Amino acid sequence: MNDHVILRCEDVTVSFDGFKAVQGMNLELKKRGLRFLIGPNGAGKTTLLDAVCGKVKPSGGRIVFQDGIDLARRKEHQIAELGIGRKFQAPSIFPTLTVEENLELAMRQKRGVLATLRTRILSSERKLIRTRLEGIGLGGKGTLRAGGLSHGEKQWLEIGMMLMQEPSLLLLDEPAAGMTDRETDKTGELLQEIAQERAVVVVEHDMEFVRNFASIVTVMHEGRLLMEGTMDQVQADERVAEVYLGKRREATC
Ligand SMILES: Nc1ncnc2c1ncn2[C@@H]1O[C@H](COP(=O)(O)OP(=O)(O)OP(=O)(O)O)[C@@H](O)[C@H]1O
Repeated sequence: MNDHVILRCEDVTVSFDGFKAVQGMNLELKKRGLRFLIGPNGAGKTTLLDAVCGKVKPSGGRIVFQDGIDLARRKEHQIAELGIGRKFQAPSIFPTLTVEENLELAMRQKRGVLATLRTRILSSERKLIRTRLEGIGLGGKGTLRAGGLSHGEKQWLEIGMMLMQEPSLLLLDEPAAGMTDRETDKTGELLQEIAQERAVVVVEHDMEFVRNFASIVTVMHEGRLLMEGTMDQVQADERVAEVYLGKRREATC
């Protein structure tokens, strides 16, 4: 595989009792960068991410990660250990712990049993947590109970927790859903920043969000790749207007 490529889905098919939710999908991701995955409801976006992270098994095709690892042969926890993080729409944080403690826990998962048994946190680890807190816009909120954060802040905390495990590929489902406009913008900026060092894939329905933060957009329709390009190219494409934007317009009329 090309040195700059981290993931390649080759002709991937996922079936549910004979129904092909994803059929012959192709996707290539570079080691760094933010990719938005869009398409009408039922296009197969979530199923594709599920196949990459091992939640569902493809019935056909290959999902090649890094230097030739076929993810279709790996179990979900093994895929996570390889450095693929998946974030679902609802934040899964520990609400009764502080923001810092949440990050600490996430860090220890990475460090293994020995670190988990150690009660004292090293100053280097403390520094890492502080840096991460600043990075996710929660500097100054480290000692607050995570359950008391706003919806947007909880999402950022979860992203921060995933980053503590230093993934090389992050998969996110509608990370800005339910956020205020300001939180949405901050989320876009955060994703752009973290995508400078790793590959990030975002399944998204909010077209304004995509327009503001996407460089390359992949459009799926009926389980297949419809097109790939900049948001301008995607919006100017007649097939996309027909299957996706057209449907949206009808839906909002
Ligand atoms: N576990 C499952 N069993 C059966 N059918 C499923 C399952 N999961 C998804 N599907 C079907 O597969 C198709 C693709 O679903 P998927 O959730 O991947 O689409 P999507 O593009 O993410 O849609 P949305 O934007 O609405 O979330 C849909 O028709 C869905 O009903």
